[in-house]
Amino acid sequence: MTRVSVIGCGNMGGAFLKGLARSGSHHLTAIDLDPDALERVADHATETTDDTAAAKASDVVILAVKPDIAGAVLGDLDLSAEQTLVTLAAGVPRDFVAGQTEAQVVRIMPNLAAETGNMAAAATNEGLTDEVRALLDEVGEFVEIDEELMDISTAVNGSGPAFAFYLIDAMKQGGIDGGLDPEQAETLAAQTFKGAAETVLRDDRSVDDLIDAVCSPNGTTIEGMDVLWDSDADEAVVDAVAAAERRSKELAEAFEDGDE
Ligand SMILES: NC(=O)C1=CN([C@@H]2O[C@H](COP(=O)(O)OP(=O)(O)OC[C@H]3O[C@@H](n4cnc5c(N)ncnc54)[C@H](OP(=O)(O)O)[C@@H]3O)[C@@H](O)[C@H]2O)C=CC1
Ligand SMILES: O=C(O)[C@@H]1CCC=N1
Repeated sequence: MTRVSVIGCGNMGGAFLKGLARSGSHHLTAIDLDPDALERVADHATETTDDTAAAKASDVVILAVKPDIAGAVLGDLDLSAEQTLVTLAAGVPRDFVAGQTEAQVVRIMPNLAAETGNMAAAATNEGLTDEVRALLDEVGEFVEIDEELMDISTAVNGSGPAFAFYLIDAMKQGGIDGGLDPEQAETLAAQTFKGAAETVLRDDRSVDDLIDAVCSPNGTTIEGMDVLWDSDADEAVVDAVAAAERRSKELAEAFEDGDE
């Protein structure tokens, strides 16, 4: 059993709590100033409180507040060297956090799929403990990276779910336009993305080979692929990733300038 506190139980903190609660094997303390946020995670936590000091009793503290208030919350935290602080705020440098606490600090970039055990995350080599590795393993997959790659990870796997939701919605709309009921179109589109992702993760073939496997000779898929290959759809996705990466770097610059 690991004693885990989550400070900030909104979208990301809540997803972590729900994911970690699935095993039923941890002591989970949900900390938030907003009673409604605590209410939303109450069924997934061992205890809920608005008292940040409760984090003192945990092995691992997950700081899941917005980047612009991370500094203020850290100022009120009095953690010890035996504890590990996991920071997941976009653009907030690990050193900035480590400079304000006695705890060991690891920076990660998770995503909302922690809730269902399907998170894709990156964690800095620095500060990563086996205890935190085990927690990340429980809620999905993670890679260990140098911190300089955190901005691109933020774009690919942190912001990535939003980009994937957008693409699923476009596929769903195509189904609706063809006459499918919206609910059925959503099921078919979302399950198709889920299945395709699973195939990419488990199959040794390249993405090009997998596309080939779907394209029957003189069949339907190649007609659709020709439309995609002739479009700028791939460039738009690459541009979206680059824009999110750029914003992550901008957020980090504010900390380097000492603005936060
Ligand atoms: N959303 C996502 O998909 C991802 C987010 N992140 C990172 O996670 C962090 C949180 O983002 P997100 O979950 O979207 O934000 P949310 O606004 O959904 O959640 C933040 C929560 O923290 C609460 N809070 C504010 N001040 C305090 C405080 N002093 N003590 C305790 N709780 C407080 C907020 O309450 P109130 O609303 O009343 O202010 C809110 O409930 C960010 O740093 C973001 O970069 C990382 C990866 C993915
Ligand atoms: O949009 C954001 O800033 C956060 C970080 C990654 C996902 N959500």
